Amino acid sequence: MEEIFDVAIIGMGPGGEVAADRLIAAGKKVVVFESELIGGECAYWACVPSKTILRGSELRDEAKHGAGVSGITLNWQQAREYRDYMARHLDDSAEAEGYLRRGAQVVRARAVIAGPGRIQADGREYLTDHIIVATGTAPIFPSFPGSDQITAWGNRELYTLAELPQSVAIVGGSAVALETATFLAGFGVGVTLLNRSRRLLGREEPEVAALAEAYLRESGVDVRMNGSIAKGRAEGGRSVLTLGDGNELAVDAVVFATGRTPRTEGLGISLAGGLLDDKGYMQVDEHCRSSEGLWAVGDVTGIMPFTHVAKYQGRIVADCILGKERNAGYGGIPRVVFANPEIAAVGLTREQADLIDLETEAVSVNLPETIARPWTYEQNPRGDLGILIDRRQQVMIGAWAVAPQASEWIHQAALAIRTHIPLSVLRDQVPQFPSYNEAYLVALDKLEHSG
Ligand SMILES: Cc1cc2nc3c(=O)[nH]c(=O)nc-3n(C[C@H](O)[C@H](O)[C@H](O)COP(=O)(O)OP(=O)(O)OC[C@H]3O[C@@H](n4cnc5c(N)ncnc54)[C@H](O)[C@@H]3O)c2cc1C
Ligand SMILES: NC(=O)c1ccc[n+]([C@@H]2O[C@H](COP(=O)([O-])OP(=O)(O)OC[C@H]3O[C@@H](n4cnc5c(N)ncnc54)[C@H](O)[C@@H]3O)[C@@H](O)[C@H]2O)c1
Repeated sequence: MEEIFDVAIIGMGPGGEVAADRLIAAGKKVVVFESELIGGECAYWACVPSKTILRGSELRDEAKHGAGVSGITLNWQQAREYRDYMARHLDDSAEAEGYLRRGAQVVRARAVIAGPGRIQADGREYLTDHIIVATGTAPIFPSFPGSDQITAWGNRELYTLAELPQSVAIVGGSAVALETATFLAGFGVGVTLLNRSRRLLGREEPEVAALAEAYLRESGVDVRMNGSIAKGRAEGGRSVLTLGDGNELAVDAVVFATGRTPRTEGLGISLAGGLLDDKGYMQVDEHCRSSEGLWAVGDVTGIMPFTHVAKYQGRIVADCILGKERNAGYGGIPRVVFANPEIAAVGLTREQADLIDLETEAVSVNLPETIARPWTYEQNPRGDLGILIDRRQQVMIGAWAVAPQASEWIHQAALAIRTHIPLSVLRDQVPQFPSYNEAYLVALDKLEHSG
């Protein structure tokens, strides 16, 4: 008789892995399909290598700001070796063995859906009660005259670099562009950032964009707003871009940080009753269910494309399949760009709040002017915090911080927003002295229209 699995997971990035781990631990019979490496984009070519390689220049800059510290230098070869170690030298055999040891079946092939509960891969058909799609996204490389002649890098080329270029153009103005610029400029590469609009980080508050731009410029990045590429060509081993304003820019490589597209083409989603939107993202309900027995987690859903969200959705789906029905909620989830200093945000922006007619008040505080921690932390202290409140409900609905360690202390706002902690309770907190967290009290005190 044909073997029937409880759950089949297509794509083993962070979303697929978390779902698999939970389902296997609960005793389910699981088959996983991975066409490249178990661990997905995040582990090998995105979050892990990018954050690892940023740490050195962050430390060096902290040292520049730290009193009585000097002489920190970066060593590309050692940094690269540690990056490669952290990216497992692009070897996932230990991960595959781990799943096999725990009783899952591992199929190293591209899978396609052939119908409800039916998957084809590696010339075989697999039957299953549930299918979880976790196939992630691929980078978008814009096309323009001569785009096929230039040296074009996406995140994979970038985060497996053996040798550093002397100069690059980075196209884009969001997370990948800013982190890449921070990394490369930190290692002394000449970076020109071409942002097609008038500001960076178009989804965040304008103050955040302005601070991000100022810090990037300070680190030596040539930031060009309204920067577009008219055409490109190869010349003497370099890539020459003709920009929209007519100027030419010659660089060793062009990094495209221009967004991503879901890996759903030809996947057979509709054959299992699933729907895709006009960009190819899978449509899911609040349980991350696409249709009966068909689920989706992670970037392929197009909902907050971050690893922590992919992992969260993996937990939601696994629990739903295990009979503990859970709804996914997306309030109070942090968004961090690991630039220098870190750029963190959570909840709504003023623009988003206005769209849903909330009565809001926003305040921002400069940290060195108001609390002690920036001064004990560094000699030339930096940092800003902004919060947004709902005046009627008297709760925080948005926050941002551009400051050292903001990725850590934004979680205080994340919890407040996610759980609707009343402002009166937030005001009654007693944060550690001296810590960046004290800034929240200062910001709350600055509000005019709250009790
Ligand atoms: C440069 C960069 C840096 C980033 N840094 C961060 C960060 O610091 N923090 C953060 O939260 N997010 C970060 N992200 C985003 C993060 O990488 C994604 O949100 C995350 O990887 C999504 O996980 P996922 O499981 O949905 O998909 P993925 O990690 O993309 O994994 C999908 C997997 O599915 C496999 N697959 C696809 N199709 C098939 C098929 N038909 N059959 C079998 N297997 C298939 C793929 O091979 C892949 O392994 C970064 C992204 C980039 C590009
Ligand atoms: N720290 C993190 O959590 C982190 C870090 C890096 C990436 N990510 C995620 O990875 C994904 C990819 O990031 P990203 O920054 O590439 O994508 P994005 O979609 O966030 O931003 C794309 C950028 O490219 C620009 N752009 C798009 N098409 C263009 C074109 N044809 N010409 C010029 N500019 C163009 C856009 O204006 C925007 O600034 C996102 O989902 C992001 O959230 C997360």
